[in-house]
Amino acid sequence: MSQLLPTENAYPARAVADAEAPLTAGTDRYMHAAAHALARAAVEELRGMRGAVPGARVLLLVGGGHNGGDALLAGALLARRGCAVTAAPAAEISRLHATALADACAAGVRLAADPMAAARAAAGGAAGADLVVDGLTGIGATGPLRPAAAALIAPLCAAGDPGERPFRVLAVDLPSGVGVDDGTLPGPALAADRTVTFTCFKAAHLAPPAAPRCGRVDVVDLGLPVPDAAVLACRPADAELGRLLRVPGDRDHKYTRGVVGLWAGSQTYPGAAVLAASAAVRTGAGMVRLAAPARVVDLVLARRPEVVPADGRCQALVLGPGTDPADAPRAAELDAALGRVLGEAGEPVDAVIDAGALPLLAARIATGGRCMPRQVLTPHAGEAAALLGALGEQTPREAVEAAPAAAARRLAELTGATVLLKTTPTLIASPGGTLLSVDSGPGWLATAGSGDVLAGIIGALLAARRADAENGKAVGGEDVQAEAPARCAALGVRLHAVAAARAAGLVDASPAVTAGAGRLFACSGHPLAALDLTEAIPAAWNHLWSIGPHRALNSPRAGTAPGHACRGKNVHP
Ligand SMILES: NC(=O)C1=CN([C@@H]2O[C@H](COP(=O)(O)OP(=O)(O)OC[C@H]3O[C@@H](n4cnc5c(N)ncnc54)[C@H](O)[C@@H]3O)[C@@H](O)[C@H]2O)[C@@H](O)CC1
Ligand SMILES: [K+]
Repeated sequence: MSQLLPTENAYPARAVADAEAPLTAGTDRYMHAAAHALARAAVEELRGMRGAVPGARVLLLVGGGHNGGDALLAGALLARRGCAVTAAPAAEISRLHATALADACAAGVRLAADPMAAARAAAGGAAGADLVVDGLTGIGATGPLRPAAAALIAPLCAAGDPGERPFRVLAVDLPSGVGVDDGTLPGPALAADRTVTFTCFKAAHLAPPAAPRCGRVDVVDLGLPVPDAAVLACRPADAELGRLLRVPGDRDHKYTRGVVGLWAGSQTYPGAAVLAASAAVRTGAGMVRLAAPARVVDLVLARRPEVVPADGRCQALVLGPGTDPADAPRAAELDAALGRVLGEAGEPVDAVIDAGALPLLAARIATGGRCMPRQVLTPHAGEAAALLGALGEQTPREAVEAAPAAAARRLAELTGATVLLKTTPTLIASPGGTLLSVDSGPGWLATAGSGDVLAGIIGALLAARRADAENGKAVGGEDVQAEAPARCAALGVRLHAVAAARAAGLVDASPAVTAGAGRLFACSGHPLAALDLTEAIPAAWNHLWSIGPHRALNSPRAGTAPGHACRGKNVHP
């Protein structure tokens, strides 16, 4: 029987096909199981959008492989439930999966004589489709969609993005036309509201720009083996990331919880330091130190009196939020701090290297400096392009946006650092490590200052990790430790994302609210300010900490977020 799998790893399409071939050869059993899972998802979507399933209009986009076979068999199941199902083939009828086609026709699926007309009609308003099932290509695809398939999706793409168009799209395995193993978009692809995939993720589900075009992704177990192959990307589960959070015990003090040294803010961007400092405090740092111009220090202290504006022992530094490259004396100080981070005069230091510190880092790498994985770079696509260019690999911003997984991996190789590339979802690459894909939260996060908050969060997590290592509390062997900064960065992204969902009012809202005439609309949330995010971090902390069931066993105070005043209650940093 089919079930949802817990696997979070993406494997290469070839490896998936090779692993399943011995079982799928000569039988349609697994295609039928796939079709059942698809039909279940289709029914949920139809119920969600129109209430009833009988009478719904469904268009199947059908390619010549097994992906098309899945779509035809799912269409047969929907036709038997009273849907009006039309199949629009992108290949000669003789090349469609024969038994699936026979089953579909027997169930009452209508084969469109003019597939283009069927696609245009489906896209067009009142008499259009309620649901489109995209079964053009799956893991057997190579290159951009061929002309016949591309032409079929053109009118449907023109109807708008998910949420804007009058129909929903259910992708079989993945949206046809995406780069299966790298998440690129070599040509047009029809963005899905939901994707039902089989056995495991493929890279396209995790890497942008394809990943956000998959919509909700269900990974369904058909009883086929997960490949024994190198992992292309991984989406760490929140419960797993939450294990990295630690509740302070009776013997903890500020240095065992981690001290963050913040180099942030300038006359031009003073508020960045307030945001990063507030975020580090709220994430549970034992202490936050600040090195900044006097005006910035005053602003921060007015908001966060616990911040210490003096140099001293730190377990992690955050360099660059809101610093001003035009302020030469300050840039020179920041550069000296960067030298300290890279280990020029002693042990290298854990650090977040953000915004204004990134160009300084490029100059240091170009002259022989090298980072370690314990240093986390946090570029957006433009900063990543500039970094790559400064390191001798001219890469326009558009090229980074078109292939961000490759850009993140390359930057990690060139710098030696962990690289957090701000995409949707966020990608985190570390030298020799698995590429992580992390849900980066609602679009409301696209607001000034949210990156400063993220830098502060990750700085506090790195400092806590270093403090734990100093105190012999690091979990796992060398291999785990090598990828630990990447996991810290991933946890930081999730804290940021969950805090954003709360600050935007998305958490306690049901996924959909009823509005007029029985039609359902998604809950949209509302605007947030970056400072709201910092206030929502404790609740996000508590959420991520408490979803791991192991907590009840491991924690000195089960059910309690970091705090000290109020034992036995849920208290937050
Ligand atoms: N083999 C099986 O029993 C199972 C297969 N499964 C399904 O089968 C799919 C893989 O099936 P296949 O290996 O037949 O491959 P696909 O169906 O993914 O693709 C192959 C077909 O697409 C055409 N094609 C390739 N590249 C194209 C392009 N760029 N533009 C347009 N057409 C293109 C090929 O000519 C061929 O007709 C999976 O994605 C999954 O949906 C599932 O049903 C599970 C069981
Ligand atoms: K597909």
